[in-house]
Order: sequence, then C-alpha cells, then structure tokens
Amino acid sequence: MRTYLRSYFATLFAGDLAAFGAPPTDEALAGHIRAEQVSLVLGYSFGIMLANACNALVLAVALWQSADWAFALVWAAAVSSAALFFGLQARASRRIAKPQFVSRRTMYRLVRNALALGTAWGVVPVAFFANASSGAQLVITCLCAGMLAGGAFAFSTIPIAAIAFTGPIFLGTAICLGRDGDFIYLLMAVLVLVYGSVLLRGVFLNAFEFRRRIIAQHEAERTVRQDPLTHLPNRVAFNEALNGALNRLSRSSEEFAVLLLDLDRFKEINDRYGHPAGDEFLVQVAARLQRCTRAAEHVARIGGDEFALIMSNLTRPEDALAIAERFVAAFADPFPIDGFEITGAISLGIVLAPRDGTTSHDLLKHVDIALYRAKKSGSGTICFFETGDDQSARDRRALQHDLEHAIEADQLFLVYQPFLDIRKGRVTGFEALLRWQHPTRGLIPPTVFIPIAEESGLIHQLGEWVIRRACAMLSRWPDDIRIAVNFSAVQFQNVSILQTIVEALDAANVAPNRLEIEITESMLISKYGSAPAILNGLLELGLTVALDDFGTGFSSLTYLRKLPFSRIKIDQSFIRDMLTQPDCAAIVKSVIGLAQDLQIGVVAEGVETADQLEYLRQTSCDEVQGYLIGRPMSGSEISALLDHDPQHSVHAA
Ligand SMILES: Nc1nc2c(ncn2[C@@H]2O[C@H](COP(=O)(O)O[C@H]3[C@@H](O)[C@H](n4cnc5c(=O)[nH]c(N)nc54)O[C@@H]3COP(=O)(O)O)[C@@H](O)[C@H]2O)c(=O)[nH]1
Repeated sequence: MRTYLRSYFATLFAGDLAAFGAPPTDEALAGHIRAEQVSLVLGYSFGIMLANACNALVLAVALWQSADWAFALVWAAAVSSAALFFGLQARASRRIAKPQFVSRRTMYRLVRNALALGTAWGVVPVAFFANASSGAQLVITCLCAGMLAGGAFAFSTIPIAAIAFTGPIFLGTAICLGRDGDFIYLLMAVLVLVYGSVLLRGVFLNAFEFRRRIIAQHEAERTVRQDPLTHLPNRVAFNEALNGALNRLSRSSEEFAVLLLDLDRFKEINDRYGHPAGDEFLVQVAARLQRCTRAAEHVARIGGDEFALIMSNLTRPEDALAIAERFVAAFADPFPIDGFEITGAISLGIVLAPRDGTTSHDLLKHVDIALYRAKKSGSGTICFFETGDDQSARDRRALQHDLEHAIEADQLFLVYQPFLDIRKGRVTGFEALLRWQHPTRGLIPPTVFIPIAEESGLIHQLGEWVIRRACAMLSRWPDDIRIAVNFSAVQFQNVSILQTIVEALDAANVAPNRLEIEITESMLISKYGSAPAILNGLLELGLTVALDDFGTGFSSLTYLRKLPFSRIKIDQSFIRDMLTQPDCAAIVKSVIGLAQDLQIGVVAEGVETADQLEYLRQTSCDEVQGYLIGRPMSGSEISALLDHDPQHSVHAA
C-alpha cells in the first residue's frame, strides 16, 4: 500500500494524467509530454509573472489606508520580487533549445512553485479582506478572481499545478467568506465554488486533450523516424543526428565519427532462407549491434542491410575503431533462426569529423568510399577513410564514363581460351573473355571493368555485345566447336537478353547447342527475381548452361539436381593446390565423381602444369582449361589454328 501510494503521488506531482485515470505511458514518452507541458508554461510565464508583480503592487496601493498597510507592503514586495525573479528565469530558459525530455524532478519544482505562489495569493483574502475599505475589498475580490482564472489558464495542461496554485486561493477565499457568516457572503461562496469547478473542469478537459495530441504527434514522429522492422532510428533520424553533430562541431568543436556498416551476403541469406528469416536476421543483427554501443548512442538502420552510427564527443579515433571491432565480433556466433544457424558478417567504413569532412554530403560520400574499400577487402573488414580513397573513387567514375563509350569507340574485343577433351586430346570449344583496350590506360583487365559495368548497369549493353560477337565468331568455326560466354548476376534482371540471343544465333546461323552460358553459383541464389525464367528460357532455346567456379560458393547440391547443367567447372583455386594439399585433391576427386554420377560434364579450370593435367587425366576429368592448354587468344589466331588442324588436336600453349 505504501509503495502504491508513493508511486501514485510521484505520478501525480510529476504532472502525469495517469494519476487522474489516463492510460499510463513509458517514462520516455512521459518525459516528452512533460517537456511539452513545461515549455507551454514557460511560454506564458514571463507575462503572467509580470501581471503577478503588478497585481501585488496594486494591492499594496489599495491597502495603503488600511490598518494592515505595513504587512501588505512587505507581502507585495516579496510577491512581486519573487514573481519578477521567476519570470526572468523563465524567459532565460526559453532561449535555450526546447528539450525533448523533462525529468520528474523539474515538474515537482514547478508544482512546488505554483503552490508557493498560490499560497501567497491565498493569504490575501484571509489577511487583508476584513480590515480593508469596501473599495479595497472590491480590489481583493477582483484580484483573487483574476488570479484563479490566470492560474488555471497558465497551468491548463498540468491539472496538479493548476490545483496547487488555485487551491490555496479557493481556501483563503472560503475562510474569508465563511468566517463572517453574512448571507450575501454565503451566496458568494457558492458562486466561487461554481466558478472553481467550471475552471477545473476546463483545465482537465484541456489537459487530457493536450496529452492526447502530444501522444499522437509523438507516435507520428516516431513512425517517421523509426525503422518499422528493427525499431532502430531510420535514415531520417540518422540525418537529423548527423546535422546535430555537425552543429555541435561548429559551435563547440565537438569531434565525432560516423560508422557505416554493411551486412555481407545478406541477399544470399534472404534468398536462401526466405524473406521472413531475412527479416528475423535483421532484427537480431539490430539487437546485437545496439548492445555494442554506449548508452546514449543509437545504431540507425539507413537501408536494407546498411546500418550507421554517429559517435559523438570523440576524443580518439581508436574509440571508433574499438566499437567497430565490437560490431565485427558481434557476428562471431551464428544467428539462430527457424531452426537454422545462420552465419553473418559485416564490413565497416569510418570517417572522422572534421578530419574527413565538415558537411553531411562530404562525410556520407567519404564513409561510403571507405565502406566500399572495406567490402572489397573481404568480410569483417574495417576501413577508415583515406585521402587516396577519394582519388580511387574519382578514377572509378572516370573509368565508368570511358566505359560508356567503349563499344562505339571499338575499344572492346574478345579473346578465346580453349577447352581440351582429355580423353580424345582435342579442343572442344572456347571460352569468350572480354578485353578493353583503353586509349590512354592500355589494356584494362575484366576484373577491373566488369564490376564497374555491373554496378552501373552497363553490363547489359556489354553482355549483349559479347553474345553477338561470340556468335559471329562461332559461325566461322567448325560445327563441333562450342563457345562459352560468361554471364553476370545482374544480367538476370534483363529478360530481353533472350531476344538478343535468338537474334544473334539467327544472324550468325549457328545452332543453339553450340552456345554455352557460364553462370556462377551465387547467381542461382541471387536476388534477381527473373533468374529462373531466364535460365529456363536459355534451356528451352537449346543452349547449354555451365556452372562456373564450382566450390567457391554454397556448392548447393540441390541446384545440381534442379537444373540441367551441361557442365561443372571446378574453380582454379582447387586445381592450383590439388597436388600439394590433400583437401583440395579430395574436393577435385569428389566433384569429378559427383559430375560423373549425375552424368554432367566436368571441366578443370586453371591447369598450368603437365603434372596437374596428368592427375586430372587419372581422376577421369572430362575437360581441362588453362595456360598449359592455351592462353586466351584472338579470334583470328583461333581461326588460323582450327584451319590448320581440322581435328582440333592442338595444344595451343
Ligand atoms: N560477365 C562477364 N564476365 C567476364 C567476361 N569476360 C571475362 N569475364 C570475367 O572476368 C574475370 C577475369 O577474367 P580473365 O582476366 O579473362 O581471366 C580468365 C582467364 O584468363 C583466367 N585463366 C584461365 N586459365 C588460367 C590459368 O591457367 N591460370 C590463371 N592464373 N588464370 C587462368 O581465368 C579467367 C576465367 O575464369 P572463369 O570465368 O572462371 O572461367 C573472370 O571471372 C571472367 O569470368 C564477360 O564477357 N562477361
């Protein structure tokens, strides 16, 4: 009971309407409501306190002839100086930015001050009415009525403060009217009672409505600033926080860091385990990240799989690094979701303000560049922004610009690398590999420009050009030679690629089964919704599909069952190490065995030595590709070789 009463009074004096039956709120929201209530009171305070001071002086003048003039003077001096003091204080605090949260203690002080001032006015009818002239009595009556109305108005959003202020005035008036016993005073007492209850009813109605409005507004603002899935602040809130940090930087040189986090391979998780599991993964990630931060800091979710943190009041860059390392370590344990143990990882970019920028534009651009470098360096990498990064981003943009004109400027060309059938000892086909002869930078490798083309969308144009060129080249070669073309994951977004293939095959008059498309495992589980449609379209057209870089992705056997691949290409990293590392040898043997059991062809990539070739021969690998057999060559070189040897039994190396 004692605890209940204590908590009830704490709620009551904190100005919380829950004490009068309103639904309770959490402390954060209650603090926000208090902030709005206090701010409103402070808004009126200066004027009302000035009125208090004037009224006190008017009373002193009215009582000048009364027997109580000395007491009235002291009273008026005390009340008007206190009122002026509080009024000026309120005016000063209004100049400071409006707080988002006000503590209970502040509200207790406000209620206490209201009670003190109300008590001062409550003294007036008790102390001065009896000995006052009839004119002074009229003044006292008017002043008390005015104070009641003014107090109720000033505290119309905080009923307990309104009661604390008006209560003593009502009490003083009641004592004053009651002790005389005159009938007319009794009538006045009834009038005051009616007046008071109408006033307080108005206060309560207004306070409840005000509270309802603030809660609705708070909810609306929360929706605008909160990520609905993880309940973390969203991009809007993050941008506001960033602007706040920049303001503090310019006002008080308070340094800060911005950390940008990106989940590695989140799309694969989403596609592999489904969207509900992907959502749950994000929720768990958000909780883990938030646990790594200091109490006052909030990780924001600013994109699908992108999170960010502003570290204010940064004294040393090492502090930002320490939190970043904590973020990375938070992914050490897998995430239990729907009975699966899903592993995740993040990459991080960090910028320091003012070192890396003093505007949100610069900081966000630079942190993005730092993150880009981190992602390129591999999972779980943390990179601070470096001045050189900006240069490489500019280089990249320049390269993209040049690539946009590379086709029409005739700077692209294909080279062809042979596949050798080990058993027959003859070339069965070629892989078409794209090259870019840049006018000033020289030969640019595909590992540099293909990612740029993929990110910028230029890959669609490039991919179509490769298909047309490869088919045209194929038409010049014997019918038993196939050509393999690499496909990027993004090309699965573009259904029109099927039309391009049909047109290219028609134009070159080449049988579809001579064209093979190489795709990687990651494409099968990529986000591109049209991937299955395009894959089936390719197969229906009669093309063959090879699974490239096998062993480096998920190596999902399900896909091998589901899709009629014509070939698996064992990634060159296994071939390179198979003679020295038993685990690589075991993988190579198993994949070859698996392909044979599934009756799929198998190609070993990156064969560079005769020993490797011999080992693959002994393990019954179907085909090999690599520098030992032949480096990528121009179309005319290949045509010359094929013309020279109709049996294609060449070793082009
Ligand atoms: N989407 C597209 N991707 C393309 C296209 N053309 C190329 N690429 C991809 O670029 C990556 C790098 O290709 P490249 O520099 O041409 O390297 C290829 C071979 O030259 C290399 N290789 C072949 N044999 C050996 C060897 O014995 N040793 C050795 N160190 N390297 C060798 O391997 C690359 C071929 O790899 P793969 O595709 O896995 O068969 C590469 O990923 C290309 O796919 C394009 O038109 N579109």
